[in-house]
Amino acid sequence: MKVIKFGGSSLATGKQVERAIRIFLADDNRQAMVVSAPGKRFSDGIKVTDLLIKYAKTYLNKQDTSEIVEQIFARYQEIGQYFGLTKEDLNFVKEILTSLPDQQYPNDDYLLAAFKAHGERLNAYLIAKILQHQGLNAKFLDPTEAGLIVTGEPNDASVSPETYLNLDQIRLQADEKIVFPGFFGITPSGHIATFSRGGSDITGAILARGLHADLYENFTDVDGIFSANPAIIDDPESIHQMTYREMRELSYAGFSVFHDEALIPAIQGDVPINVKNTNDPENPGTMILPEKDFHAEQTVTGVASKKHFSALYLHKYLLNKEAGFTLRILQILDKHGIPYEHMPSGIDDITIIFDRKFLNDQLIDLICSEIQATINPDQLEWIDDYAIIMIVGEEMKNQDGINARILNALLREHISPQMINQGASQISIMIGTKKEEADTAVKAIYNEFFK
Ligand SMILES: Nc1ncnc2c1ncn2[C@@H]1O[C@H](COP(=O)(O)OP(=O)(O)O)[C@@H](O)[C@H]1O
Ligand SMILES: N[C@@H](CC(=O)OP(=O)(O)O)C(=O)O
Repeated sequence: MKVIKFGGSSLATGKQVERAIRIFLADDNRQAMVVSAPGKRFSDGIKVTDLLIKYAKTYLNKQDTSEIVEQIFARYQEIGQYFGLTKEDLNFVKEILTSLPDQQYPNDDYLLAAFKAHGERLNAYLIAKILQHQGLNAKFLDPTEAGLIVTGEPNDASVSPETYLNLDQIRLQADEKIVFPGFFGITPSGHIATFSRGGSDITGAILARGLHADLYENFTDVDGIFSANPAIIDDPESIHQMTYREMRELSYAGFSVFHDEALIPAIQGDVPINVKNTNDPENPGTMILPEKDFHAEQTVTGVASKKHFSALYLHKYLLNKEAGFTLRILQILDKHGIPYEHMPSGIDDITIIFDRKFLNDQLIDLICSEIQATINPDQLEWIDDYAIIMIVGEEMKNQDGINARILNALLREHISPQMINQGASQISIMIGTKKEEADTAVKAIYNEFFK
């Protein structure tokens, strides 16, 4: 069987939902459909998830929520009416939306998670209803009923291993279809918690692993995965096939088309992933495969960039001789619950790179003063605007001169990287630049390898 996931961009209107349903029904093996909340209808439109966040905040600020509820309801009404559902058929959407504030939540973070999750929950419910209306043996399956258990932060949860034991109990009849909401699971105490933004990709991968799917099809609004972000490079080359490892590095570093955490269940379940276009389902898209099934076509598979980093640069002579230096820094970070992303080092210096989302100005001041007091470095510099460029390709380890080509391409644009780090697997090279240089750096490197 196949698990098929449609992103919000593929479910934004009734017409698009019709396309998605046509694709779902075109192959009998497609038995489980994972859906996102309706996404943007036009480039400067708004996703239902963002409307739900606004709803939660309006409620928490004790302001009138009737207008925002109407706005959210209108999105589902448009889809339902396109398929001929009546006002009565759609009443449940309004009822569930208006009752959200009346539920019990352990705190405001859980409230926000539950409001957000309803973008997916209502959409799955509605799409199951539409399929039933068309006479199909389709049912809405909820994460509670399926046992999709999550732990961790209510708005940045992780799947719990028992989920796979629970999903193993699911038996589908040959003609049965399930519609499953993406983006959230249930905590052991029964509350809703969501994955991080874009997390419906993760649900699709969990289901693909848990239901032992032969293929996880991920439908979006582009012809698969390109070698660079189309917002930076005009008409970038498509990637026909790539490995899990390559995709994990590229999605971590900015290829937002597929969530980096969604690779893990697929890898664990050995399920190949096919990223395809809802608006052009005949296009083969991109296959993401285990290393063993893969032959590299290009030296470099992709060039990604992400700008939301900051870095702490520390310089101290004879650092390499000082035992416990790194341990003391990590203890300070741990005390404040701050994860770090990378820590490249030299003989007398070390750079610690952070994802900006885990920090605020107060925390930055606090960790800088504690590190200054504990470590007493000769130089401590906080670099607030830090970008990471990731150049990824399985074939890179077999080719000489890759680093020189990258550095020369940057030199031609007068960019001198702040950091260069080659991963132990030798399939990726990470470059640190200033935020404002990142797009130029991506263009220079892309042109070097693809033009
Ligand atoms: N390397 C890339 N290849 C393809 N798309 C990319 C890439 N990097 C960024 N994107 C963007 O990702 C978008 C699709 O992701 P997203 O909006 O999350 O889709 P969905 O709503 O289907 O989940 C594309 O429209 C494209 O603009
Ligand atoms: N709706 C959620 C989850 C998601 O995956 O959405 P999308 O498929 O539109 O990226 C979000 O906006 O974050």
